Amino acid sequence: MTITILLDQVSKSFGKKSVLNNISISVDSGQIFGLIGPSGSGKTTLVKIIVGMDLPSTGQVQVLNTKVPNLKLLQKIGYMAQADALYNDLTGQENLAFFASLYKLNKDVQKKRIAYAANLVGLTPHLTMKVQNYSGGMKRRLSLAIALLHDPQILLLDEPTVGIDPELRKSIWAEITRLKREGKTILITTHVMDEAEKCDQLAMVRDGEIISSGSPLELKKHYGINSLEEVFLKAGGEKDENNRIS
Ligand SMILES: Nc1ncnc2c1ncn2[C@@H]1O[C@H](COP(=O)(O)OP(=O)(O)OP(=O)(O)O)[C@@H](O)[C@H]1O
Repeated sequence: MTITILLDQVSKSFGKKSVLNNISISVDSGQIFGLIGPSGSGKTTLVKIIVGMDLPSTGQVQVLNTKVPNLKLLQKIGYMAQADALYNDLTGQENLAFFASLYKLNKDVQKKRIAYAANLVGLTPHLTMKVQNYSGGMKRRLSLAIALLHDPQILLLDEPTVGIDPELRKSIWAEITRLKREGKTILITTHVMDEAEKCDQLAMVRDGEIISSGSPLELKKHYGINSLEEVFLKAGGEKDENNRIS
């Protein structure tokens, strides 16, 4: 198993505010790795640092054995941000075509990939509509389709299923699992525990720190609890206790 994403003692502060504290993570290739944690715990900042959009204050990040940031790496990464970066004046189809052209896909491949990605997220019947008329969930789906367009080796998905109905959520997860079987590496942030269950490895983040990590089964065994939600609460409680003692 090779390591696809490696974070070594990454910390990040915005001014005096410390947002990430000494995070070390390694994500093996072909894994679904979940970052779970409450709102504001630092997940998005961590993902942006892995993409290279934000720089760590201290520490190192490597993706595919290459130091981040690196422009060439972006061809191998599909990044779905939490805030949709779409052109509202363009239709869904035009948005997809624009992003496909950035990846320099040839016309035939472009056509196939756009059809695949739009179908996957259930947007095929809505591609001629301007994005300004899309619902929030449709915009999320279009963002996911864009992240998948260039068939990237690595997917970084920041809360990909927020605002998406249960049926489509299920098919998106089926596709994420299929992509994993193809050997893709997928890092996903979520605060939905049943999605966390589907990950191979988890890192539980709270207040910019990893409070526990392991497979869902390992975590549940370690804490002697059957639900990940309770594991999270217990791990957080132990962290508070540790903090009090030290
Ligand atoms: N550019 C910035 N300048 C100052 N503070 C920032 C900046 N970006 C993020 N933060 C702060 O860092 C903290 C972590 O934010 P982040 O978005 O990474 O959390 P999150 O776990 O992804 O939350 P959510 O699930 O709500 O997206 C928050 O307190 C946020 O206000």
